[in-house]
Amino acid sequence: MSRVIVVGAGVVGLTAAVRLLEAGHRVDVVARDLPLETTSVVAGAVWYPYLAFPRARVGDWGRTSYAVLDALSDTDPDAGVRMREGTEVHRTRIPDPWWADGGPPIARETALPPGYVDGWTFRAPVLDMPVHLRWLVRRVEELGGTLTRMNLSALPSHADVVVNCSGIGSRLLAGDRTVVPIRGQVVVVEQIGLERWWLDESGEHPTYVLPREHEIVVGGTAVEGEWSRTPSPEAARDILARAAVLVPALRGAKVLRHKVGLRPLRAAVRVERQGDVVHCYGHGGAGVTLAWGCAEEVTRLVGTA
Ligand SMILES: Cc1cc2nc3c(=O)[nH]c(=O)nc-3n(C[C@H](O)[C@H](O)[C@H](O)COP(=O)(O)OP(=O)(O)OC[C@H]3O[C@@H](n4cnc5c(N)ncnc54)[C@H](O)[C@@H]3O)c2cc1C
Repeated sequence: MSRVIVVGAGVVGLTAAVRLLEAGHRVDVVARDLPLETTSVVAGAVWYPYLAFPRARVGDWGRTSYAVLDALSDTDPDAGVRMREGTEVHRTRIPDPWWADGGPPIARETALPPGYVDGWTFRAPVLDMPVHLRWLVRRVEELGGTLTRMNLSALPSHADVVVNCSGIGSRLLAGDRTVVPIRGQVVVVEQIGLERWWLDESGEHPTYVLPREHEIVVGGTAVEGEWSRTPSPEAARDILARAAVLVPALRGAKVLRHKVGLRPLRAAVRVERQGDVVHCYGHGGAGVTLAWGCAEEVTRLVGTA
């Protein structure tokens, strides 16, 4: 078994750490931002393969993650995962989504909000990310791993294998300028008795309403190349107006907070071994959707040490 250093404490790094520990490796996680300071904590977060490529691998990783999250929702109430039915809506008629083949069963929806003519309903894991990330940290520690804050200027060299899960930080740590930020803003509002999720990803910006137990995440925006993590009041107003078309009852819901994250987009998610480094970054808008599938692939790649 190897001594592994995982760089990055977002959903991708922590999930990889859990699987590596379960496989018997010694694992230390190091990260500049601790889990509740990462992009991952900003995610809505619904299982949905949005802005991640290529489709064949994303489809495989997504199916694996769906199965793990579905099981977790049954077996571990502390994991912050709940299976919820919801609807993706469209303003034009369109064929089944590419991920439907082998993915969760979808049903065409006829009860649509005004302005929409097509849509499909399916069950998906919805995660409360602060809860889920805290649960992942507990799993890492229970399994004997560690988590330490460390701001690196290069990947470490004192381990058998280094697993690079640094998201947008891979521009520096992997010298990879092809990973770019897609800025996303959300508004978190009070829970108003909503059980179903809604998603419209067909516009210039995605619009989504994702219920958690005690609050609702309302999104969103997608702006390529924008680095600012400061929430914009105009964007927040626009998000709430778009979301109220999907769920009119959101009008007047109390706003609890505003959040911004930088999705790490790459032409292809990089899960690849290069010498003693296994890279796992570039998950775009689907890191939560892909984390368990990628963690299993990372574990296979480390296992070949
Ligand atoms: C608004 C918004 C909504 C989203 N909604 C969803 C959704 O519904 N479903 C979904 O699947 N995905 C969603 N996403 C996408 C998802 O959040 C990302 O794909 C995911 O968080 C990427 O995870 P990560 O662990 O790779 O990166 P991050 O969470 O960014 O973690 C990277 C880690 O690397 C560390 N690091 C970076 N550089 C260094 C360095 N130099 N030294 C040490 N450590 C370093 C960081 O400190 C951090 O700990 C959303 C994203 C946003 C912004």
